[in-house]
Amino acid sequence: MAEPAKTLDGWYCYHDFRTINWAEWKQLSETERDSILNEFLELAKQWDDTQAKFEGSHGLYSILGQKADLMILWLRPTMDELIDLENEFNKTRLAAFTTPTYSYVSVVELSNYLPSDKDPEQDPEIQARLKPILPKWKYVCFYPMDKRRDGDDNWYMLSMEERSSMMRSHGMIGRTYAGKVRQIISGSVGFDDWEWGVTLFAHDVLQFKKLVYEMRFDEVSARYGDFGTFYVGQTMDESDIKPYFSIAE
Ligand code: VOV
Repeated sequence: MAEPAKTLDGWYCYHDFRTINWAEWKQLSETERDSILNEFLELAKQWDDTQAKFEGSHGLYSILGQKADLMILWLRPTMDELIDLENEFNKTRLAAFTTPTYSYVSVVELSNYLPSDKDPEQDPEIQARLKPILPKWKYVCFYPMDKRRDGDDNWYMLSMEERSSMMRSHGMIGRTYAGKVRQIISGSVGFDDWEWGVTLFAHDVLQFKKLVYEMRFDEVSARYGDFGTFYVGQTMDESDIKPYFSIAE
């Protein structure tokens, strides 16, 4: 049997995708809409407090295309907190004007493919990668992926050495995007339908296409990568919420 990689697991992640029922939302008076948004912003303030204490992180994103209008991404030290957050959000009046379209459950993951002599518990850089405060970079991209298990192209039958060598090449391509694309890789074996969630952040949206395209030619993606649905959108601040939901009378 090939040796499994050892993983370091950080904060649990919940990606929640919704469309907005604009027709129903438009039926409300401006006062009702304002009151519903204030209730939501009160809840978001609690999430801000959690983030200020480094006990989690969250982001709100406006997604382009018909697959979703909004993505809420929550990160917490336990899955239990994510269950509570989902439940709490579903009980808001705003949630009643949304339809869930997709979701993803995972946990931030680092693996031991690249050698390191650091103690992960003590190293601030490793800790910051396992418990990331989501960057306020302008664009977000999310997709789930698998490593292929198909005949001769079976990632899980390769030796640790073969996999490490491919991951080194993967890391080298990734590093050329430093400052342009930030990645959060979250493992989801046993949690969701794919093996990893890939969440990317960029200042320039075109860098997602350039990075993902370049990686397609790298063996670990070319031969062993299988990909799910792609979502792309813009990072929202809480101050963007009211303009986003406002209806011209
Ligand atoms: C934005 C840049 C970037 C950089 C620097 C980077 C580097 C690295 C390193 C050094 C490592 C290994 C050690 C670790 O840290 O775990 C990884 C690990 C991983 N990656 Fe990566 N990756 C990037 C980006 C990046 C992208 C864009 C993708 C999607 C692939 C594509 O074709 O669309 C990806 C996937 C992954 C996955 C699924 C894993 C886990 C694989 C496993 O089998 O365990 N990744 N990745």
